Amino acid sequence: MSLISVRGLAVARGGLRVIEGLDFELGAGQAIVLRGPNGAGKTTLLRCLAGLQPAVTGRIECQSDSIAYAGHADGLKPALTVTENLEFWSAVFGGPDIAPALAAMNLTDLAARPAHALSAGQKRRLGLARLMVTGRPVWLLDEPTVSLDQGSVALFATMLRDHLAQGGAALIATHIDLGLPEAQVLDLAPYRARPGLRQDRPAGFNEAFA
Ligand SMILES: Nc1ncnc2c1ncn2[C@@H]1O[C@H](COP(=O)(O)OP(=O)(O)OP(=O)(O)O)[C@@H](O)[C@H]1O
Repeated sequence: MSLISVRGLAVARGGLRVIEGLDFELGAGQAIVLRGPNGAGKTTLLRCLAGLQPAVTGRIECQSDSIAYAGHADGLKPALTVTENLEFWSAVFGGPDIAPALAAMNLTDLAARPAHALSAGQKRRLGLARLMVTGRPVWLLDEPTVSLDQGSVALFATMLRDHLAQGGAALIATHIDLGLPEAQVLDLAPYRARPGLRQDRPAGFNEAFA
């Protein structure tokens, strides 16, 4: 079953097309790793799929409320503790138990610590644990392992594998090897926009959503 279907997609940033002619499907139980050098458009593509900016052209089909997006920012409330952050998101997403998320990213011992007092890697672990309490099947992940040590990358890979085993899916922009041999690779190089193409939307349109 396809959870996201993308056809003829073009996306732009700062008024310039970065990717065009992109087609792919992401199915239940599937992970796709986005590859491409700096500036290839991985973040721009994820932002577009997450609904943070419009496509220039093309079709994106997915179920409503099926996507959870984890971008470069951890999206934490600094004054709230680890537990309170997850409870906040749990309340937003219908109240799932936060204990599995705490355990998955090894946060149980840090449960009472305010988010502002966490290290960068601990903040990132909390940001990723948040995905579990969304209950959403499609995870769009932009450089999810930044600041994580090797052990935490392995924890994250296990969390991801469990998500896939439960029928979830993930599209992941990363420059590192996540240790997920089952993940497919989508290289964005062939979809790099040719320079000088006319924009279908005014330049800068998308930056209202930055
Ligand atoms: N806020 C912005 N305003 C204008 N242009 C931007 C903005 N952010 C990124 N860009 C440009 O858009 C293009 C695509 O950037 P994007 O961040 O999507 O690439 P990326 O593949 O995620 O790169 P990286 O691997 O460095 O994270 C780049 O040429 C970049 O310079």
